[in-house]
Amino acid sequence: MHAFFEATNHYFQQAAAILGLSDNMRVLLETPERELRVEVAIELDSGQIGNFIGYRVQHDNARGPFKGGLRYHPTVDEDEARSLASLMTWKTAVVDIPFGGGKGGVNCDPNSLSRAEVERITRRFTQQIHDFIGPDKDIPAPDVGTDAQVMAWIANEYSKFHGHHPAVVTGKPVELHGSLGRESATGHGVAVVTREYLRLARDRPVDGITVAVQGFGNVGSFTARELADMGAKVVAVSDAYGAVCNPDGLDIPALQQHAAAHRKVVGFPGGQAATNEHLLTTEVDVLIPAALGGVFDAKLAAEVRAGAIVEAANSPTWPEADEVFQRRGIAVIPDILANAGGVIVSYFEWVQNLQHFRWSIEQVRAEQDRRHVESVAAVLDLARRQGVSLRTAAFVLGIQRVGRAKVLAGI
Ligand SMILES: NC(=O)C1=CN([C@@H]2O[C@H](COP(=O)(O)OP(=O)(O)OC[C@H]3O[C@@H](n4cnc5c(N)ncnc54)[C@H](OP(=O)(O)O)[C@@H]3O)[C@@H](O)[C@H]2O)C=CC1
Ligand SMILES: O=C(O)CCC(=O)C(=O)O
Repeated sequence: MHAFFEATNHYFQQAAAILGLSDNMRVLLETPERELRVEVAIELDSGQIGNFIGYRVQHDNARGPFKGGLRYHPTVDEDEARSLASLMTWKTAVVDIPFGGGKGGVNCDPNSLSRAEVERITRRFTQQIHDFIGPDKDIPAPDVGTDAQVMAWIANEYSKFHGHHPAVVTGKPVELHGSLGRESATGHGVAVVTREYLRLARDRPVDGITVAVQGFGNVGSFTARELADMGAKVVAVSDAYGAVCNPDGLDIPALQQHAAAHRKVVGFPGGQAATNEHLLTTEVDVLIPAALGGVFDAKLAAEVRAGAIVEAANSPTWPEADEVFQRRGIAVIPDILANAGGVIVSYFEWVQNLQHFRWSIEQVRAEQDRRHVESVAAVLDLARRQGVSLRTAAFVLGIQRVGRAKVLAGI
């Protein structure tokens, strides 16, 4: 019933036990501060009324304004939003940026809506939540099914109530106060985190490793592209319609062009069609889930043939699968460490908006990479010293920082 939030809290509790947190402190840190559920009614292109439900969960703001993406997908509900908001709290703390955690979205299927309908949903949703978001309150960003255009509509609708404040959302178009490097930031970060993990934990370069990537949207496509640029052989990628594989390595720029033209990877002439299940159990050095949550259950975890899993997606691993991976010695680089590149560059976009000053791409990447290099080293070090998994170590680090901020600020 409450599977995703329960799973996140399972990981939270493992770390809280190591930290010896009191029951009251655990409840304080676990419980979202505010949950909004709003009706998003629009006129569809057909003239009929479209009824949608939108959510925004504000989990914790001890370290700064609530921060996190907006998802447009048929699976969006309060449980998923709560879980993703909580993950944002720990993620922003692990990479030490001055934000808390929030998340939300609208339960809808953007693939079956026209662009005009998506715009009307976005504007109506913004009208419903505009008093609860803001540059110093809660700053949404893109996630599954949303993009820079959706962020531009939110900023525009928000400005009708509160004046011109581009820092109310991040991930905007570069022409409209967005940051250079934000669109590719999460994929770039996943590639850098993979490189740092291999260097520090395995004493191996990325050059020559084999990789499979599930999901070829924003995060999956840039992850595959960046790892291929670093010399990795990307042998399989997929989207919701299926996978393509090539044991000699897929030509990722050509595949990106194919996917843009055909809206699916299957049919790419440079690879053979396969199923998502095949991709997830292919023998590779690194397996990267970059689609939705809840991918790995215990059964699938027992069949995975990867040296390491880098969680570009949020919550791809159920707790029982996490235990199987630990038993089998398959390292899991957790979401709150692996996919933080997006929110890191969102932070830079927010800073640039507040400064009314544009950073160069070189500055964005240098500052981003420094945070990944430091956070991977810190989590690996903590895991080694405590004898725990990378996920537990990342949660310990995040919870420590949030808990300390709460204690210093007072309740
Ligand atoms: N955008 C960001 O900055 C960040 C995103 N993330 C996480 O990364 C993940 C991907 O997000 P993002 O790339 O933005 O989303 P997108 O909407 O851009 O892409 C999602 C991708 O997942 C694919 N997909 C959906 N269902 C399946 C399935 N059952 N099997 C295989 N592929 C599937 C989609 O395929 P299709 O197009 O065919 O539907 C699409 O290729 C999410 O978990 C998100 O929370 C994490 C940090 C930041
Ligand atoms: O860029 C952001 O603020 C949010 C990114 C996000 O939603 C995530 O990291 O899951």
